[in-house]
Amino acid sequence: MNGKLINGTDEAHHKFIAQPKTVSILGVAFSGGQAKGGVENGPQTLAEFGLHQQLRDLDWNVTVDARCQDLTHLQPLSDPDIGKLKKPRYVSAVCEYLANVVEEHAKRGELVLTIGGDHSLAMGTLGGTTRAHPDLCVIWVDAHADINTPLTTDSGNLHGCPLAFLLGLEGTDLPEFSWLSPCLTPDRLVYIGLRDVDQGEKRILKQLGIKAFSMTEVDRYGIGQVVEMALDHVNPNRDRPIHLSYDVDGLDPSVAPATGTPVRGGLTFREGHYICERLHETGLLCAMDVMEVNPALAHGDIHQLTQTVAVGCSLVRSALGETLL
Ligand SMILES: NC(=[NH2+])NCCC[C@H](N)C(=O)O
Ligand SMILES: [Mn+2]
Ligand SMILES: [Mn+2]
Repeated sequence: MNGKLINGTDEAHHKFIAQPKTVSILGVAFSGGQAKGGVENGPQTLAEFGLHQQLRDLDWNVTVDARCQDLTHLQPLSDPDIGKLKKPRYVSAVCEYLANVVEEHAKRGELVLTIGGDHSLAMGTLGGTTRAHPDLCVIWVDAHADINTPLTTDSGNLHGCPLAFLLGLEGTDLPEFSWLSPCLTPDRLVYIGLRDVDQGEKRILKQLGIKAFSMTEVDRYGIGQVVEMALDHVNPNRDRPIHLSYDVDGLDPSVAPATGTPVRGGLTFREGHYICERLHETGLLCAMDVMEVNPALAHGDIHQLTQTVAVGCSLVRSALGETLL
């Protein structure tokens, strides 16, 4: 199917990744898109668990870009709410910086792996990858739709809003976010795993005709068919680069407990990994985000912590070519 098997590594031909295949790892210690502390330590915890070496063991050339490790200097002295939005200038500044770093790596033909941090960072990752790959499509794995606009958000947390900004929806045209021009279209976005979508978000999804496979569809069709249908929708000719934005709360809390907004009834361990395995097989993956791992929310339970961190690492390995045989 995809060439020869070396040490269990399926050598897919990467269509948008230059040889030797290189992954740039950007750990972004940032929690400003939501209220719970600790999610800024996600990147370091995955690194300590051995993520970088695990990817070298899969025959990737690994570049670690430390520029986003500490972005606290970007926090403005004063950052009053804009409408309901919390920390808008800080989130914007961090994402603007991240977008430039991501763009640089993506334009070199590297697979850009961003470890969060909260999901507001997707404005930075997708802001950057879409500059390098203007026709890319997005597969968004999440319990949540993260498509609230400044007008529909209830919490005011920007990790619930990144897609509204990327799509340029009503109310996102704020001077504080002027660096981010709409770079995504509704037909190039598909969700898997949704189960906690706000009323206003449901209306947006309907209005824009955005394809979403909630847990109901995962139950009905099985994850295998869901991923094919998702690909058929956003990538019918299998010729578009794929950006996988993975919120670990897409997984069931029994699989990934250490996260800020867990919702029961999520993807199983295998369903979660299957998505990554299948996307690797396409040879089209050009970027991946692993977001919302919050070590502090393991509440000192070492099992909950290692479980969540280990699953974050194994999702990446699956997306980068680890196979079971
Ligand atoms: N990336 C996340 N975990 N997002 C959760 C968002 C929850 C809720 N919809 C909100 O807008 O606040
Ligand atoms: Mn979520
Ligand atoms: Mn999310």
